[in-house]
Amino acid sequence: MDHFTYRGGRLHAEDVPLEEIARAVGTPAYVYSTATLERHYRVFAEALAGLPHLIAYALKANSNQAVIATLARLGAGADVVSGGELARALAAGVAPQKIVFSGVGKTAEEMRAGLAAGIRHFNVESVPELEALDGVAQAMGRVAKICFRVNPDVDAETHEKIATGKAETKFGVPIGDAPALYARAAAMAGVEPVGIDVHIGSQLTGLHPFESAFAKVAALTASLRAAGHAISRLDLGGGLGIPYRASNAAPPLPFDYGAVIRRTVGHLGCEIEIEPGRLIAGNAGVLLASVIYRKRGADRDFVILDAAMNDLVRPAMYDAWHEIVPLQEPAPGAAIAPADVVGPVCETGDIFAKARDLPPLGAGDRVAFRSAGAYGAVMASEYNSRPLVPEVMVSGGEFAVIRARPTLEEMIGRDTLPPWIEPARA
Ligand SMILES: Cc1ncc(COP(=O)(O)O)c(C=O)c1O
Ligand SMILES: N[C@@H](CCCC[NH3+])C(=O)O
Repeated sequence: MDHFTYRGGRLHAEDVPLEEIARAVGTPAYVYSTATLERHYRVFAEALAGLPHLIAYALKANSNQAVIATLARLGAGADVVSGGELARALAAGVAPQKIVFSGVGKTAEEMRAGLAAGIRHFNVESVPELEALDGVAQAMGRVAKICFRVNPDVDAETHEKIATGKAETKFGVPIGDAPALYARAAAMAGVEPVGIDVHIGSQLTGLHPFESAFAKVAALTASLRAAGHAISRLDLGGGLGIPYRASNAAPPLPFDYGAVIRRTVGHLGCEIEIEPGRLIAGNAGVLLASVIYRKRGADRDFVILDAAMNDLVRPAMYDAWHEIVPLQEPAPGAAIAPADVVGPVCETGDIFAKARDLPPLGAGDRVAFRSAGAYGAVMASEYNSRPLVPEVMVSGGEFAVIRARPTLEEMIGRDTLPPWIEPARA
């Protein structure tokens, strides 16, 4: 459920007509709903109610300070994968003891930053990383709490570019190696194994891969405890999918996901941590765009937008589907015809939708891409020297710009000429 609905023929974010925002900040622009963000956080909290748990929001999905701060106020922790995300989480007011640090390539500097902040634990993904963390922690006179991220060799049944739980991916340590790794870590002075971490992929639309992975984690918990390790935390990662396409079957709900957690690992007396990103932020955001031209093609029309793959890369990168809806509700019975929706970037792949059935859209009309709150703005670039898209947050009847569009001067001004180049004077 989200808070983007038609009222009086106009698409609103909560109580604000999106047309009003488009006029105020221009397009393209991302718009987020506070109510949807809050609702999604609460739905997870309800799904895990009664179990000791932490919802560590995966910042990678949307790391705008206003988004993180909205969730932090509700008690969310954070799953971070870089020193940058760590700094963002801390700056937004996430308590350090609610921050977990994931990722296959943490640098010594990032480890130091995490230890200095006093984060909850590191999810360790390899022996070289274990050794590096042990060394860094000892040099600082600290002990780093760790979970090993185990790779359970489970097929998440999602897009291959976002599946992480199969043995051939770069993620985690093979689950079979875990007993030896925990023994090794237990003998180190700079690290203390406290739990197990698993994350098998993103945009999962079925529960059984979670069930298989969590069952393996439960079995591993038992065997590690039998070997004398105090396993008190289970970090089950993120990955629950969202309904991108209205016509597809809806993915499972957090409540049912919570039931899988209870069934598989709920009896172990561990603190349960989850790292949802997409389900919290995805349907809490839209990308607004305007039609620049409508152009006749050989087979069908092209609707050329002012948004492009640099602003929302998911369709180009994963062939992802985003619903594209006009800000002005089409009249009942409006002619629907297929068109290709594209951006202005000089790449054939700069295409948002092929042969999409759409109401008539001409120059100046505005549209919204639904479900663009996660992996949207965070994956944007300035390719073709297109300034990063502004971001706006709505709460009730108010809206605020939470990241302004840089001016062209600001964009160009970030580069500097080396001393051996005299600026050419035209
Ligand atoms: C370690 C880790 N945790 C959490 C997430 C968040 O996943 P999602 O946005 O699918 O919930 C990801 C991304 O897949 C991840 O790699
Ligand atoms: N960026 C991906 C998700 C990656 C998940 C990160 N571990 C997407 O848009 O679907």
